[in-house]
Amino acid sequence: MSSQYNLTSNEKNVLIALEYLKDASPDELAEKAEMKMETAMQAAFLLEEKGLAQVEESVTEIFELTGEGKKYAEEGLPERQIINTISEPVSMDDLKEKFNPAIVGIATGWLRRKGWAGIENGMIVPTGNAQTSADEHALAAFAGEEKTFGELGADKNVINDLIKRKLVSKIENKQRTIKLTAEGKKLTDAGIVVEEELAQITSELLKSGEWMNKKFRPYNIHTAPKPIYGAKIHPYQRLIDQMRRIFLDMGFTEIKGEAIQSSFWNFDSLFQPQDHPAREMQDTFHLSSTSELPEEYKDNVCAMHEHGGDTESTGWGSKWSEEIACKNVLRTHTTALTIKYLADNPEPPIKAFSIDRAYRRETIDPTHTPEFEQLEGVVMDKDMSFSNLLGCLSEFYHRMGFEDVRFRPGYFPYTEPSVEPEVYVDGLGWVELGGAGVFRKEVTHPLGIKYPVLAWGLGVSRLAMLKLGLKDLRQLYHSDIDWLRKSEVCQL
Ligand SMILES: N[C@@H](Cc1ccccc1)C(=O)O
Repeated sequence: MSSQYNLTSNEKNVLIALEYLKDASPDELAEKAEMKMETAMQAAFLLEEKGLAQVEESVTEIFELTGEGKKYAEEGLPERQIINTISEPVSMDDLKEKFNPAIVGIATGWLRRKGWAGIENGMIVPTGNAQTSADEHALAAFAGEEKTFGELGADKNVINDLIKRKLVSKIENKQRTIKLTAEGKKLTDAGIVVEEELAQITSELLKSGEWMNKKFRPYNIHTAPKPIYGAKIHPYQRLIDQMRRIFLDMGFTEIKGEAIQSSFWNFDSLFQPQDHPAREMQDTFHLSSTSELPEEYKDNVCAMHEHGGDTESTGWGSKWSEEIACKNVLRTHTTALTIKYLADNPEPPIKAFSIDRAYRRETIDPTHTPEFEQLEGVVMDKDMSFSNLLGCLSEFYHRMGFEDVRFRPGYFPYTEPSVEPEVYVDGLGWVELGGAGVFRKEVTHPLGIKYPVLAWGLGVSRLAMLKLGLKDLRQLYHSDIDWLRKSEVCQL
């Protein structure tokens, strides 16, 4: 059997009030226990947890007239107003002159439905039978007050029709009733003793020695403490740092660059034809500003696009426009950074990477956001080959914790061969994570790059989704405090 030893004085006072009231509403309880309602209810819920009281919730539906409903309750429903004034067939046009046309519109349907009038050749013909209808009785039953369904004494359909006509609205009233449980009753039957309880000791109590005669509230070791959340790095940032660390460990140099790039560096230097669909308005954020084209490369790039320059390539075979190339865009991939870096640093060996944001006009959904991060990298050296590329990427994914990596053939205008790396994830299968390849001659030659270049651009947020077990990419950018608090710092 429960004892009262563990109860606070508020709980005891609520028990005493309940013993007297039996069933109580929160208001009644507060009044009887002489407490604020919030305090009384807080105590009631604590008693409920201890099995001594029960808080029941019930919902009652109450109906009331809307503004329009009140008006019609006084003046009569539109169909009543009209039928009362006609005893002979009238035309709709005549009616609309006498009454507000909106009312005539509403009324005609109901006149027919209620059998008060028929419509023949655009004329309203009264049937001579227009007894008070059920909805009129119901409107009158309100007498301007709130009523329960029972008090209205009407059929459900009648009330529902009035609700559909927006003349009546339904309010759901939640009520709580508090009562003792059998266990609570036993305790009150045995008699509750309320005595002053101290929750804290003070220096006065200690000095006077009075603490010895006082009763202290027992310390409840079963209450869960408030969780404490330590400061930590955002999970996405943590993963980005981990990826950066891996490439630094593999001897790469990190590069940075502008978010705004000329089309020249974003597209043309990468041998993307000027009529390539990715360059269209719907895929790229175009800016109104322009950049100067680099004198040392622009003619070579132009020649390569138009006819393959002094190589065996045929180029794209169409006119290349400087005007298009100098237009600025928000970089659609970070490949714009690595290609410029290579042009500026053509001496091998080069191992460079960048983790940065790219921008595309995507419709936002669980797997697309218009801003996202890419992990871009290049390796340039004398004898670099396609298998070095696959090895390098496999190594990166292994270090990220993915055991199985595979490469599917892919296509990019700037690489040949091209691949799409995939990792295997339990429950999801093979997941594609970006693109990679060996830069084509058409890309390297005009920029004076003489050695093979391995290149890749990997989806960082996609990888983060896998690592963090997210279904929605947007979670990474939301800063949802609950998720941030619960996300684990160490992952197994
Ligand atoms: N730029 C490509 C990825 C890529 C980079 C380098 C080489 C090949 C492919 C993308 O954004 O999808």
